[in-house]
Amino acid sequence: MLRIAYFGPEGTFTEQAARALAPGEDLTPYETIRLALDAVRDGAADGACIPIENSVEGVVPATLDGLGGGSALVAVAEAVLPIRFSVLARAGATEIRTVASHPHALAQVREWLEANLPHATAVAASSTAAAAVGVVEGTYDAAVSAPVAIEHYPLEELATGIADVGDAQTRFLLVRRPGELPEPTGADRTSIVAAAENRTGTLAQLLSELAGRAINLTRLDARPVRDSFGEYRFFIDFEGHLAEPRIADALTALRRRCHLRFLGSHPRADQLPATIEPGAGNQDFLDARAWVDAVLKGEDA
Ligand SMILES: O=C(O)C(=O)Cc1ccccc1
Repeated sequence: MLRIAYFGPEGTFTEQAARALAPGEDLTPYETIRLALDAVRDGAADGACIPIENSVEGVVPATLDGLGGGSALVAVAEAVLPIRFSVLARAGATEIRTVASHPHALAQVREWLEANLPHATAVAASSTAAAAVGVVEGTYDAAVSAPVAIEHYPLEELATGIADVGDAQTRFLLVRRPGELPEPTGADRTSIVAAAENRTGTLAQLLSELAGRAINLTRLDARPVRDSFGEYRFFIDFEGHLAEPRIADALTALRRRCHLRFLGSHPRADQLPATIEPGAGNQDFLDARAWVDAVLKGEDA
């Protein structure tokens, strides 16, 4: 059985994603994203499940920073979950003065809180389930939690099924130490971190290597390198798999221009096939290379 660390405690959305991504495996909660990732790095776990981005609130910065630094980890699978929340309180609570949750959760129910708990102060907790623990312990009056949290903590539902944006979704990754990549499926996602020099046009040059090969980006985020003000690392996701000639060709070109960290190639949860433009398919790259080889051999190409 694999040991899978996940961003806990019990009852987080990430636990549900971990159950979907690693069914039947041995799941262990960690209080922060960094601790879950480090459990994989130091060998205490074989893999970790963490949230990466939300359709309403964007990326989870702790995940980007956790994957951008430390020893390399690669994503091998992803899951996308629909996100709706429950507001949990102690039985018989009458006055709600503080409502706690993960910042991404608070951002997704801001309008609901303004309309329904206008006098409550929103407080950031490390996760939605940590907020529920805080309510049990009397630190907060209410928690914005995953609906499943009610099965783990002795609390009552003040409301359920709430979300300011109806079809909000969060994408989660299963990461592990670098090893054999999952097989390409034709509907894959590759993730890299590019650290380029702060010179005019560097980012445009990096992106043009992808655009020039008709590789469709699925996400682009910049995060500060942290120890040098004004310098950034670029987290780039795009369609395709490193085992494909067109993607390997692009990464070879990028590697000449900047420092790269590979964060994995894995099947997309939505199974959307990669966009392939005329002349930019894998066979086109293979044929072009074969033509060069033939010319080198002096053949009539
Ligand atoms: O705190 C949690 O339950 C998480 O798994 C992170 C999160 C927070 C808000 C929406 C989706 C995931």
